[in-house]
Amino acid sequence: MIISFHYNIGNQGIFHNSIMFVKKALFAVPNSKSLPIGLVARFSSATGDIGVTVNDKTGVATVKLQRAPVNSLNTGFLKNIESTLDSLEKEKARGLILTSGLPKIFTAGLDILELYNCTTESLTTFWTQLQSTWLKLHATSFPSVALINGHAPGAGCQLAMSCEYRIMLGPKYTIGLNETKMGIIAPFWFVDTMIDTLGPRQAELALTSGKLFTSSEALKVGLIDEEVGSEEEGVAKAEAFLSQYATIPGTARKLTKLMIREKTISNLVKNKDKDLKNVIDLITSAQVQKGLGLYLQSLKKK
Ligand SMILES: CC/C=C\C/C=C\C/C=C\CC/C=C/CC(=O)SCCNC(=O)CCNC(=O)[C@H](O)C(C)(C)COP(=O)(O)OP(=O)(O)OC[C@H]1O[C@@H](n2cnc3c(N)ncnc32)[C@H](O)[C@@H]1OP(=O)(O)O
Repeated sequence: MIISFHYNIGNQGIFHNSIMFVKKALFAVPNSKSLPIGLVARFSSATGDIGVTVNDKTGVATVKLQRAPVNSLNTGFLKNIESTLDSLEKEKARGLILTSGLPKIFTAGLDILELYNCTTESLTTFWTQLQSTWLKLHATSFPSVALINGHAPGAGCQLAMSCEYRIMLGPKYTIGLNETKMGIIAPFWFVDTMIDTLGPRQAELALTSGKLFTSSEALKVGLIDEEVGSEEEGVAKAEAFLSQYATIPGTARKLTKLMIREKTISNLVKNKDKDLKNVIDLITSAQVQKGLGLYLQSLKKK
């Protein structure tokens, strides 16, 4: 039995409330003992750009990004992702499956409209939110899986790399940090994350060429952990990955993860202002603005 309802992500304690709601509903159903285990609660953000499903049996939350048309990451969307992660932390989620609710696209990366024709002020708000959302995702207490069911260029790849395990739907989609192809440079914390994932040799090759990997290429270099032929298979693999942690004490797991990620996290925490200054200097330059304009045009012309 599946119970669906909408809930406002902005509300405090959504996870607990959703479970309480489900439990109340369960008790209201006659012969509830015969209900299958693994009751599921669903809710979505106030703007509807994020859908969350919580499995009451495993405590695993599936977070679906669904900001049409391409899940591009603008300030509001990043803020909603961060609030969702905060709620899952607060309610002690046991795991996260991050995926897309849109066909063909995991996320198209940063919303280029936030970079093109921006002001220093708007870029500061946007970039500060991006740093903050990424820090939350990279350091979640609960284990995380990216189920990459579509293209994942730029910051889409960065979000996926910040999850602990990556499962990608093959064979049509691509993933990678493609900044150099656009004439821009990946920020140092994107670079750090890619080095952590691929090692320096493969990261250098990938970053300098702005390579977008097919799923089988990504598997070969270790950018993803598994390639699947269907979403159902992907969900089953993600659940299997997360289920291994059911018997591992949470604090030991979390501290180990943070120990391994500490260098990359603290590099950004200590250098947030420097990072922002780099971004403002680069993005507001006339040359980069011209390039971004042409890139946007090329996307629209397709
Ligand atoms: C000294 C200096 C030191 C250090 C440097 C420091 C800092 C560096 C500074 C900044 C770094 C900036 C980092 C950026 C990371 C990024 O994420 S950049 C974005 C990367 N993403 C892309 O390049 C993706 C582009 N999009 C696509 O390739 C395709 O759209 C995609 C494969 C995703 C989907 O294809 P398809 O299904 O065919 O859809 P369309 O192409 O038709 O797109 C539909 C509409 O969506 C619009 N759109 C697509 N992507 C974006 C986007 N990222 N942002 C905004 N809008 C996007 C597209 O234009 C279409 O719009 P339309 O419907 O025509 O109006």
